[in-house]
Amino acid sequence: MERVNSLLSVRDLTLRFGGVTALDSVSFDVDRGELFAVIGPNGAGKTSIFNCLNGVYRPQQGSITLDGRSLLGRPPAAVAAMGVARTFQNLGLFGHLTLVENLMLGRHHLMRTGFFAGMFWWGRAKREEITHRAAVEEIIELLELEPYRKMPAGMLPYGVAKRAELGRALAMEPRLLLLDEPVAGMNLEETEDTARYLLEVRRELGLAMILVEHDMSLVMDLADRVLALDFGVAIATGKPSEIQDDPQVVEAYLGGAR
Ligand SMILES: Nc1ncnc2c1ncn2[C@@H]1O[C@H](COP(=O)(O)OP(=O)(O)OP(=O)(O)O)[C@@H](O)[C@H]1O
Repeated sequence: MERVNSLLSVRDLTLRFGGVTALDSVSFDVDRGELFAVIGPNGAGKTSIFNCLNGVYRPQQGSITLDGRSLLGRPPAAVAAMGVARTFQNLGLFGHLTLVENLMLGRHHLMRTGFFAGMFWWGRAKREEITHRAAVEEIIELLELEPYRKMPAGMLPYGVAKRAELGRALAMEPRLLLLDEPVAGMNLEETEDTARYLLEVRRELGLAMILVEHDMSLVMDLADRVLALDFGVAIATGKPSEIQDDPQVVEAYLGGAR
């Protein structure tokens, strides 16, 4: 059934690698401002969904639309320019650049004046730079990254670097943010901090987010709705409380543990 407030619509998505069906006719919607989680045991197809959404993989069948416009067949840079940003399990920051510079790079596709044009249109480039700096500073404030502004990203403590990575994705001003295991490798305190920042981002920016995460308590705390996958098949979609007690979901996880 079509959802009234749907931003992303995925229908019958099927992705195969040789004999392996990584995604088997998966359908779901993500609403505007919604925090949507994708869960499932190892190899269930979570990363494959992200890779289809951002143009890295080309599914054999199905459709993906963002606000009615198809994302299929577009290269990752074009999908990003349409407003889909992604954070990575392994950090995607440039280690030798400062945090501010990394965030400025996140805005690159929004900049109209290139380097050489900037030499001739100095005034315009300067004004543009000021606008972009202001946007980056707002993100730094939102994520409480002020103390680290000038630090090379490679020197940031792990939890802070993950937050900076979130900041880089936000700097793109996305309409949909894909979060790939945002608390992987974090201790309890860092995990709780991340949850707080994600809720803050949603509250302040009203951004739609898809979260792929193994930490089930985080998913249950944060997500509005959850999609559970098993062997590439969508076995359940619903509120966290509904998913938690779903017999197929319980079996998928216990089956994996056995
Ligand atoms: N590039 C690829 N080539 C071949 N098979 C792949 C490729 N990417 C994924 N697969 C297969 O597709 C299936 C789904 O993998 P995927 O990485 O999407 O699962 P996942 O749920 O993200 O797993 P994990 O939780 O371990 O990260 C697996 O069987 C995997 O081996």
